[in-house]
Amino acid sequence: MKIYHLAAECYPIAKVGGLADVVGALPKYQVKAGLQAAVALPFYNRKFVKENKFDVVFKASTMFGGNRMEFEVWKETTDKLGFELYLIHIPGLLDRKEIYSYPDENEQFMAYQLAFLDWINWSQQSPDIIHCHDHHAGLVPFLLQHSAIYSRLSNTPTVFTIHNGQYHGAFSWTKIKYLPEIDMLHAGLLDWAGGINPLASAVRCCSAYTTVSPSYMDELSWQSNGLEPLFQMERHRGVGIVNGIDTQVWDPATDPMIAGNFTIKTLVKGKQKNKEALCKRFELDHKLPLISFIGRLVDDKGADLLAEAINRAINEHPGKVNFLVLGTGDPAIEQSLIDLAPHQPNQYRSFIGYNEELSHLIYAGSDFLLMPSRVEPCGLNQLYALRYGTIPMVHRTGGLRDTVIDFGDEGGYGICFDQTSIDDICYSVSRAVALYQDSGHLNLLRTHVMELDFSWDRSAKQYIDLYERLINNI
Ligand SMILES: Nc1ncnc2c1ncn2[C@@H]1O[C@H](COP(=O)(O)OP(=O)(O)O[C@H]2O[C@H](CO)[C@@H](O)[C@H](O)[C@H]2O)[C@@H](O)[C@H]1O
Repeated sequence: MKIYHLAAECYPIAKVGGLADVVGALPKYQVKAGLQAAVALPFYNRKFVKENKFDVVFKASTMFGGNRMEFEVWKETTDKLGFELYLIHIPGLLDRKEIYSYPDENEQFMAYQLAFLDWINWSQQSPDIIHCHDHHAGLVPFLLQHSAIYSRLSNTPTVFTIHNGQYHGAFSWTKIKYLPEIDMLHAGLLDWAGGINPLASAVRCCSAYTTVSPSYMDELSWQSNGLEPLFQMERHRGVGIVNGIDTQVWDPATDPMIAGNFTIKTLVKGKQKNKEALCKRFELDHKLPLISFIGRLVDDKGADLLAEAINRAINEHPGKVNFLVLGTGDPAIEQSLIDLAPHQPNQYRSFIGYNEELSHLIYAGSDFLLMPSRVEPCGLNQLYALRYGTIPMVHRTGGLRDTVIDFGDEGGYGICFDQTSIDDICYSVSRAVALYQDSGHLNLLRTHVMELDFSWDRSAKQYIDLYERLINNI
């Protein structure tokens, strides 16, 4: 079975957040399961591309907005990723460093999708499934069905996975000129609220859509940035599949980015070693419980509450708990976290920026990982935390609800709360501080969480079952 995954991010080539982790891992596990899974990514002028070898496997030009657009498809030659990687290189549009935030972002992702489809079409390939991730690849299902130039491929089943339903990639109808000729009778399938909405179009036109957890599938019907009626209508066609994690990249026993490797058997000593290294780096007292936050500093992650909640929690527990924040995002939130430092000079540190290596050390060296997200389609941080024996403290929402059970409940192992509020965060901090005093209980929970299996094996199988149902039309 031949699958193409289309997405804006893929680890380790280009990562901003969790989308990259999924697109860099799922195909690897699909290949392990016997599928021919490949990723076709926009070209980014980044470290991975500079340091690895590529062959140009296809070269052509196509019309784009009234001009001729040259493009190339580059294939990575060493197969070191565990799946085939193709990059869509378009001089002037897809040859830059950053992944997002250019003013012509809509044109960039439209060009990416068109060049991909032209390549597949003109090179006479017939993939069994085209799997599109998020709105950056959301026009593909529509184009396959309603643009005559792709009629050869119109029966190809498409899967659309929603990693974040808050972002739709919508743009004005004036940009229709960038798309090839389409069947205008069906143009309404592109529209939502008077604009072209790639996310809405994908949900309507794909063969099946998925979310990255079952709870998030339900939540989209009442919380999807204006698409609620669409999700209520299309709910029966959706499937929620919880993300897995790449247990090769995220393995405390072999991880080269942490201060000391450890297994379940050596977890007490191993975590201590990482905690000491982490606390030394940030000049924090390693004897106190360490609660960390890692993530994009945006309201959806509850990051706007962090500074105030941390300030209050430290005032409630003077000399009893430390906090560490790693993140980048909204400048106002970044500033609030920088401004907190002089008020809490002993028990709080932050690192404003993106640092993959540091994130691994934080998962390994922290006692608790705080995730007060308002919206969390799946969440990977809590799964990485569990793998490294760190207790997650999570708001019961989306995938956090599906993957973390409160330690007060049967079989539980995390700290859960019901609202993204300062009160709930501070109450959870009090529970964490109390749990830390009971080292016997804490170590039992740490052992339990390290035994949990959130690897991709199970979830990759669910995707394969879905592909098979679509291919066999059942
Ligand atoms: N400053 C920083 N430095 C280093 N590493 C950092 C970092 N900020 C974030 N990261 C890393 O980025 C990833 C974040 O993944 P998440 O799944 O939590 O969130 P994201 O919202 O990006 O993804 C969306 O897609 C994923 C995948 O489907 C869903 O799990 C999620 O709920 C959804 O919002 C983790 O690997 C984390 O360690």
